[in-house]
Order: sequence, then structure tokens, then C-alpha cells
Amino acid sequence: MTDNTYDVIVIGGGAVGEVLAERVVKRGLSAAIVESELLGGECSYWACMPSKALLRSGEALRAAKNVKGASSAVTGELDVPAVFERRDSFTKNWDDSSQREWADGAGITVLKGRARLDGPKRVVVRLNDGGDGAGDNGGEERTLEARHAVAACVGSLPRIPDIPGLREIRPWTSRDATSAREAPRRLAVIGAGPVGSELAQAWNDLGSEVTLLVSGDRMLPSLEPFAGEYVAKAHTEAGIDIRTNITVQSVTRLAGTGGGEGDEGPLSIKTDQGEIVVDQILAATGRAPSTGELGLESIGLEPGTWLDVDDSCRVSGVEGGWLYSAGDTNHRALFTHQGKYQARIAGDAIAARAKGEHAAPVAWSPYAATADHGAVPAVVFTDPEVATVGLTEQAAIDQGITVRVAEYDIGNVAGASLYVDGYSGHAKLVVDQERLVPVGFTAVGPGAGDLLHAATIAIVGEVPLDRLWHAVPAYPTVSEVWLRLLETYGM
Ligand SMILES: Cc1cc2nc3c(=O)[nH]c(=O)nc-3n(C[C@H](O)[C@H](O)[C@H](O)COP(=O)(O)OP(=O)(O)OC[C@H]3O[C@@H](n4cnc5c(N)ncnc54)[C@H](O)[C@@H]3O)c2cc1C
Ligand SMILES: NC(=O)c1ccc[n+]([C@@H]2O[C@H](COP(=O)([O-])OP(=O)(O)OC[C@H]3O[C@@H](n4cnc5c(N)ncnc54)[C@H](O)[C@@H]3O)[C@@H](O)[C@H]2O)c1
Repeated sequence: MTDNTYDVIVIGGGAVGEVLAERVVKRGLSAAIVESELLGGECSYWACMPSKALLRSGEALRAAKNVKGASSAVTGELDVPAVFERRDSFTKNWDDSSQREWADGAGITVLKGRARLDGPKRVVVRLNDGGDGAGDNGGEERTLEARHAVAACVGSLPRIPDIPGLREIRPWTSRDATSAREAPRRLAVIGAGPVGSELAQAWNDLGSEVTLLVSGDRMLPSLEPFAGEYVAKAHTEAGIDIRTNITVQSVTRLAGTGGGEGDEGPLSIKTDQGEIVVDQILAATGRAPSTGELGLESIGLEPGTWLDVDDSCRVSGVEGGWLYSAGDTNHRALFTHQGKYQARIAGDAIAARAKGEHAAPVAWSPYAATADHGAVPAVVFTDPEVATVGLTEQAAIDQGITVRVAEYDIGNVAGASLYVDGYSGHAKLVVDQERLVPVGFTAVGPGAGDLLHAATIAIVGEVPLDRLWHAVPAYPTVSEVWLRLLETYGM
């Protein structure tokens, strides 16, 4: 083996690429990760971790204010500089040295630089300065060869819609909105998916006047309708101005006050409901593929597209089957936990195939990311939280499943009323009436995220309702909603 040959080359050292590399090394293969920015990727530095850190303090404050006896002890306001300081501690001030140490300990080679494919199993890396840990070699190109596999785990990019003027004013993306150190006085958030819903709340808590621009008739449109309704009610009560069924037509920057460099005027947003003037705009309008400069053309694939994979995360249409993709890049389920699951599956498949084993992606085997199809759990960390797994009622109907649903107001459960005074929340179970197993679960309410794993187990395990009936929730916990849902269903 030359220095530049590895069993597996992972392009992209986000959470997903790290797990894939670790998995193959644990199974006896050598691995290199090529990462152009920070090892740990989006989730650690500009997504999950900083956004949840920005949200948590406000949520904790409200939680205390909503419990009689504790509320009288809470007299102050949110300490905004301390919230930023706490967020910065989670991102380690955007320093990845602890991740580099982890990779060293795990026996993974890390090269810092931008990688592109250059034909089968070949990767060309343009090194960052000191990208191989050996000093001044910025811009130098190094060619790596993979003995068994290359895994493209390059994540995704914020998608900025084609609204005239929007790109020119350089709106905040999720990166800015998770790393900023000052709250804009007036912030417009375009899009009410998970990013827009969470970050509208975070910046409202941190002091901005937030206007949330929703193109459809509700927030969180891909979830059960009641989820968005609960979050919208809480957001409105917290002072967020939500405009539904709105079309943003154009954006322009107005003249500043003439105070010199850096004195930028406010932003004017033209909409079909009139003009809105703000100081900053967050484009929370989805994600785009980050494969534009990955060299896909060198292996006959279309640059700038999501990579289509089979259940073992092997990319379709690549001769020899040596290219894999896990995480956001394959567009199956854009969540850290699900990308890491795919990385474990892909890593095991690569290692097995390297040993000459067949490793067929048979459903629910170690070589198939089967849960991606109908059992993806997710929590939107708004206050109240929204916890979902599996199919919504509508998605189940669309798949031709005969469904019956059970719904319950979580506030009626003893554990919920103890948890928070006036607990407001709702849960829904979607049941496949032919197989009599749950296929979907949604809960909205304070702390709802911790109700989720029970639902995930029931759906992945295809646990029949008559057996689920014997899974008794402890009294008095919020999870007693499970009993109530089954009773409502008719058990
Ligand atoms: C604001 C926000 C909040 C979120 N919150 C959550 C949450 O709470 N829970 C959750 O599960 N998910 C959350 N997500 C989604 C989650 O962040 C992503 O699903 C996850 O980061 C995907 O991981 P990844 O490893 O696939 O991609 P990334 O983390 O994007 O990693 C890809 C890496 O590849 C590198 N790279 C790209 N191209 C190249 C190249 N050519 N050469 C070398 N390196 C390259 C990049 O620098 C990057 O480090 C959130 C997303 C956003 C935007
Ligand atoms: N807690 C979590 O797990 C979490 C948190 C944040 C993000 N994420 C992940 O990150 C990904 C990106 O999240 P997101 O919220 O950016 O994407 P998204 O695609 O879920 O939502 C984007 C929203 O923007 C709207 N939109 C698009 N163009 C618009 C326009 N011109 N005007 C008004 N609205 C417009 C869309 O209708 C959509 O509702 C998601 O796939 C999600 O899975 C997860």
C-alpha cells in the first residue's frame, strides 16, 4: 500500500462521514476522510447543536415559569450574552481539534482539503494549508486511490429561492442564524419547515421582532396538520408575526443613514400582502445538493444532483459498484441520526463486500437502511416540541394503506398535568388496519421528543396492537398517553 491508497476514502467529514469511516476501520479496513472545512460538519457547528443550544435557555425559562411554585422564583429575563456563550461552548468556538484527536485515536487518516472524483476509485484532493498536518502545502493536489470503496458524504447546501434581489442582499442562511452574535432588531424568516420554525423561535427569544413568511396555509406542512397549528399558536402568543399564504415577490436594500462603511440600510420585502421592512432576512427554504464540484461527470453521473442509492447506500449507475453515499447527499432522510444509521449500514456492507461476501440489501438485514422507508424519527425542537415517526395519516392513505387513527389531548394525562401547569399537547397514532400494527405517530407538547422512541420501537418492530396493550406506561408519566391512545382506538 502506498501512502495514498486506502481501502475506503470518505469525502466529507460531517457526522455521517465520521461514522462511516469509524465503522470500516473497526471492521479491519483502512480509511481516510477528506474534509474541506471542520471535521464534524454542519450538525456540530452550524445546525443541530448550535440551534438547539440557542433554543434551550428560552425553553427552560418558560418551563420554570409554567410551574406554580417555581414561577415565583423566576424574576429575570433571558441572559442573551450567556446564551451565546453557551452556544459557543457547544460549537467549541468553531474549532475541530477535539474531532481531529478523536480521528487519530480511531485510526482514521484525515486530510483537510477539497476532494473531487477523478474516475473510478480515484479522488483528487486540493489540500488546505497544512491539510495533511505537515505545514505549508495549501493548494497542492494529491491523488488518492481507494482499494474497495469511496463514500460521498458531502451533505447539502442551503437552498436560496429565485426571488428577485434575495441573493444580492446576501440573506442569512442557517449558517448565519446559528452562529450570529447579535440579534437583528427586525428579522423576517422565509419558510416554516423545521429550520424556519425553530430559528424564528430562537431569535424571537433572543430579542428580534420576528415575522415568519409562510407560503402555504400552515407551518410544518409535511407533518400532521395539528403539529403546525400548535406551534403557530405558541409562536403567535410569543409575539412572532406569522403571515400565511404569502408570496415574497422581491427584496431590495433601502438607503442607509449615510453613516459610512458598514452602514447598510434596512431591507424592503415586497409581497402580495404589502411591504415588510426588516433588518435581516433568514432564508429557511430547504436544502440543495452539494455535488456540483464533486467530479461526478468523471464517472458518468450528473453534477449537482442528489445521489440515488440502493438500501445499502451504494450509488446507482456506477460500474463496479464502488461508490457509496450516506447522509444528506443521498436525500433519503435529512437528519443526523438517520444519516449516521445509513453510515453504519453502508460501512458494514463495504466491509463485508471487501471480504468477498455478498451482503445483499435484504430488508431489515445489517446491509439495508430499511428504516428510511417508513420509520424515520424526528423532533422539531420548538416549544412545544413536535415528535414524529413513520407515516402521517395522509401519507399512509397515499400509500394505499387502510388506516384507522386514534387521537388524544396529552394534557388530560396525569403525568402531563404534573409536568407543566396547563399542559397543552396532542398525540395521534396511525394504525394499519389490515396488519393491526402502528405505522405512524405524532405528538406535540412540552418534552414530546422523549415520547418518541417508544413509537419508533413499535413501528420498527411492527408490534401488533394486542401486544402493545401489554406495554404498560408508568404512572404518572406523560408516556401514559400511549395507554390513552390505545383505549381511544378501542382496546
Ligand atoms: C439549522 C439546522 C438544524 C438542524 N437540526 C437538526 C437536528 O436537530 N437533528 C437532526 O437530526 N438533524 C438536524 N439538521 C439536519 C442535519 O444537520 C443534517 O442532516 C446533517 O448535518 C447531515 O450530515 P452529513 O454528514 O450528511 O452532512 P454535513 O454535516 O453537511 O457534512 C458534509 C461535510 O462534507 C464536507 N464537504 C463537502 N464537499 C466536500 C468536498 N468536495 N471535499 C471535502 N469535503 C467536502 C463539508 O465541509 C461538510 O463538513 C439540521 C439542519 C439545519 C440546517
Ligand atoms: N430538528 C430537526 O431535526 C431539524 C431541524 C432543522 C432542519 N432539519 C432538517 O434540515 C432540512 C432543511 O430544513 P428546512 O426547514 O430548511 O427545509 P424544508 O424543506 O423542510 O422546509 C422549507 C420550507 O420553505 C418553504 N419555502 C421554500 N421556498 C419558499 C419561498 N420562496 N417562500 C416561502 N416559503 C418557501 C417550503 O415550502 C418549505 O415548507 C430538513 O430536511 C430537515 O429534515 C431538521
